[in-house]
Amino acid sequence: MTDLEIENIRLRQRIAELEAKQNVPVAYTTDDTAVPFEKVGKLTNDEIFRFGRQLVTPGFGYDSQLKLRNTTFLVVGAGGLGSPATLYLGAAGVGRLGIVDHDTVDTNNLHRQVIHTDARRGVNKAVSAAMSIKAVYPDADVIPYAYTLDRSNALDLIKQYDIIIDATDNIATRYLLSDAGVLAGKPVVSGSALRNDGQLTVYNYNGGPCFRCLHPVPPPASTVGKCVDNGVLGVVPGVIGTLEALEAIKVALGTPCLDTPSFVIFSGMSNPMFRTMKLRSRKKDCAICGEHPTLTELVDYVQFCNGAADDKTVDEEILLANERISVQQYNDIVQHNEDHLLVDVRPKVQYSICSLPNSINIPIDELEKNLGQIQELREDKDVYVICRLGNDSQIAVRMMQKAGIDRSKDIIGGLLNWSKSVDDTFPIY
Ligand SMILES: Nc1ncnc2c1ncn2[C@@H]1O[C@H](COP(=O)(O)OP(=O)(O)OP(=O)(O)O)[C@@H](O)[C@H]1O
Ligand SMILES: [Zn+2]
Repeated sequence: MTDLEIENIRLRQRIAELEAKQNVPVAYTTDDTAVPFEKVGKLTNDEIFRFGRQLVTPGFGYDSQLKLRNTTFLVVGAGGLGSPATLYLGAAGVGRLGIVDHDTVDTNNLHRQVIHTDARRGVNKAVSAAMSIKAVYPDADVIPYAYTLDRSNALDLIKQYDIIIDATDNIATRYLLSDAGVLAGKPVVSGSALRNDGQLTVYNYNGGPCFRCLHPVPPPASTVGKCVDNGVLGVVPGVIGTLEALEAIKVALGTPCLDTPSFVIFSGMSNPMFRTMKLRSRKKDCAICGEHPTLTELVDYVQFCNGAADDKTVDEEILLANERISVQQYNDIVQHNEDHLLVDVRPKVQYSICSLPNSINIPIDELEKNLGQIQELREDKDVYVICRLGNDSQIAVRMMQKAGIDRSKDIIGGLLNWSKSVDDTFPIY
């Protein structure tokens, strides 16, 4: 390729970016109400041409495309799952597509949240997703809602859409969407993805269960996996989010498939990769969708699930102040060459990314059986414990203290704090 050709491509990309910026969809707040959606009686010639390859698919045809054109979809979450789900639905010619997300695009989202771009870091994700859809299909009716969906606003919004797609990452929002789906009489297509694995189902549809039927009480917050701790291979939410779009389209068309009801389990590194399990039907004594519901309105889901409606890990204080030291204090200990043992309790896979000099790695899950080794190694030295964010290190110190390993302390805020406050060359992941 010549320099001139490369320059031409660059210019075309720049023009596309500038055009997209000009056409930025307006973010809706909780105070805004969209104009009511209006159904149409027939497809335009432009629509017939644009969706032609879809239209001629056996079993699909004109009537199905028209049905899609007359159906509205609400995708909650424009992250890993929401990226393909919103893009495919928007490009497929659905009637109206609402996208809810309060968060902004960040660099470490982009390996999987492929609807966003590097240039849109800092832009609200619902707005960024709408921009990408508009770039693909300028006539798409897309509405970005740039706020957190919660008990105060969920029902009002859900009532305006036919099909709800849960593309979020936290259990509180999962209960919220399922409950709101039951109260508003809407099916909820639900997906999740973590590490190399994912799951997909449709709740509150064709006599099938709601999320509460299967999980009457939430699992302990500590057992719910989070991307930030467990990681996620980019293509895995890509697979599940794409299937969510497919299921949502099938629900819109009334095409039977996952309506038995069933549950798809995807294991990206196994053979076979997909398994389908039959799901129980609606539970007669379910608190919200049962025969005598005890729940008739939305509740406080964050409190119910004992955790925030996002998947960020926060530094919770478990230890007393005198059982912890700051990263600066630990830095002084290192600078003064004070004899000590530094135990890093992160999983091995994280330790291999980066670690502090002279630390030993004993993952928190293996700590119990290695307490004797720590006792031997420390001789009579002070013991300091570090992890990524400062939560596991506190739990580890408690375990050590119970096992008689005295003078053990946690380093507050872990390696994230170390990078922010002591050594900015230390990588953050
Ligand atoms: N109640 C909610 N209302 C609106 N958006 C939500 C709600 N709960 C979750 N989300 C959004 O759902 C998306 C889920 O995306 P994803 O699972 O890829 O995780 P993430 O939070 O973007 O990534 P990371 O955990 O790496 O920071 C996020 O953009 C998040 O802001
Ligand atoms: Zn139920």
